Amino acid sequence: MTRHSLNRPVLVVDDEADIRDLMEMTLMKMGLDVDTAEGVAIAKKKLDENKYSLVLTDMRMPDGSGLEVVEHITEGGHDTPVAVITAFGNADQAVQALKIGAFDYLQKPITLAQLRTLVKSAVRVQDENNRPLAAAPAPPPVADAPPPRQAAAPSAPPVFSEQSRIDVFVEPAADAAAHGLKHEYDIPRILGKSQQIEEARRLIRKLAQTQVPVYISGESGSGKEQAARSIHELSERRDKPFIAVNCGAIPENLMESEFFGYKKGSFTGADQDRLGFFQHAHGGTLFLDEVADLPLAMQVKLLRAIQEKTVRRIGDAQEVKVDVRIVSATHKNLAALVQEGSFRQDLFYRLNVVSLHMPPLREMHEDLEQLIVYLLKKHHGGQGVKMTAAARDALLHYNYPGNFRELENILERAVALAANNVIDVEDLQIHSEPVSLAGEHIIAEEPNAALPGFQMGHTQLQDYLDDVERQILQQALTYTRYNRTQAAKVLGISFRSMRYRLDRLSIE
Ligand SMILES: Nc1ncnc2c1ncn2[C@@H]1O[C@H](COP(=O)(O)OP(=O)(O)OP(=O)(O)O)[C@@H](O)[C@H]1O
Repeated sequence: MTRHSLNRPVLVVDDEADIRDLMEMTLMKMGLDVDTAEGVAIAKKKLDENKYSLVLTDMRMPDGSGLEVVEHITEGGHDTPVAVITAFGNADQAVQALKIGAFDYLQKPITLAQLRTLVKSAVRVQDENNRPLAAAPAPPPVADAPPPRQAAAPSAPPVFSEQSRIDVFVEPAADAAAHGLKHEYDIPRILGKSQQIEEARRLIRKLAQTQVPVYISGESGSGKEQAARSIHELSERRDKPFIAVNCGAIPENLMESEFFGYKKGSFTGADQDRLGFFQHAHGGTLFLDEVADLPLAMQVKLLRAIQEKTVRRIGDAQEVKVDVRIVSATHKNLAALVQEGSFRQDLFYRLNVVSLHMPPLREMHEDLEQLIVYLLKKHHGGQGVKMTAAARDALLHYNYPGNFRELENILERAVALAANNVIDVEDLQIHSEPVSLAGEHIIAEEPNAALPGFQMGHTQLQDYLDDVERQILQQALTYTRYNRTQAAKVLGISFRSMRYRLDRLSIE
């Protein structure tokens, strides 16, 4: 049974229904009772009428600021711990809230791990409040408040860092059961038993029960799309469409019509009405893959559609309501792109209400062997493929910059090359340890964010460029439904050049 010393409800104050729902669900799973308020006035009224164990309040709400809620609690003599939720990068607000009596703050986007840590420190604050005065430690001076916690560092120390007695939190039974095999079957797309992948699956299950926008980060080939599909398949929207859009593959001049659709006759070539991605995804999930590649102009339009929950087709005077859950992903560092100015901050917050990280395969080392056996069986089961010890060793020591996708490709290629169905090390065509020209071993560079999968001293330039070109050509062909003339146009090359490139790279 879950034990905690928060025996009264937690009050969540936020004007956004999605966030209230997510927090309520998460806190309830921790065994806490939850009450909600959608603005400052309602929060104050509820605080006057009821007793709460903890208050979590957003800062910016249409009818006032979270600071007013903090003041109401401290000035009203309530001894309820209150924490504020601030916008990313808004350290001033956080410090101000701490000065007037908040015990901690969270930065958007909130991660579940952060929420858990915060509730644990609230238990500590309550314990301190309930101790005789003489025993209470002095509160930390506000000027020493730690820098704002970043979403990627949920384990950052809480404001009250001294070790005091905390009742132990035990995860509810459903979470513990998630480690059992039975629960693995609900997410068949995502294999692996390592702690990181278990954590990803656990979050996927939770997020599937909410409507909040989810942002999935992770390297190329680490399973971001599989995670997005799993969220959809486990959600109430499972019988409605899942529309995956590769934002990087749509030419800029076609973006608006692709996302929002058009009316017949609205421009040359619009010879019939057409629905956009939003309307196709109505009732279901719209997965914006490679969302970092959206041009700024399109980011504005997308933000508007997501906020208003309406779209207007090109050439149409009418706006149409759409009910779409947004899941987005990119292998790029979206927060860095916001800093750089190439991704809008407001859209970033809107997409990144909760983030999910898919671990790279090299961090799932304990799973590798089973995955290799599984993939060989799955794809080539009937052929009785075997592997030499050297090949097995090379596979287990390789670091897979292209993650699962690369592992699948390596195995597929190896099976094709293997003599007598025995895969040997050269059939893998990998170099498990990059070696310098002088023959010394060199340490693999961190994967380059701008050049995913490229490793200095390891990747051959021509192979890398061919791979990029192959992906672009394939995306253009998929996009134009294999019309080579149109695909050439979309890519801004001549038909001859297209044919030459397809031949050179043996693309059918
Ligand atoms: N945990 C996993 N278990 C099994 N297969 C996986 C897992 N993660 C990824 N894959 C497989 O790897 C391939 C790539 O997965 P996916 O397309 O979801 O990756 P991605 O992160 O979206 O890639 P990109 O960034 O290139 O779009 C797919 O064939 C998928 O089935």
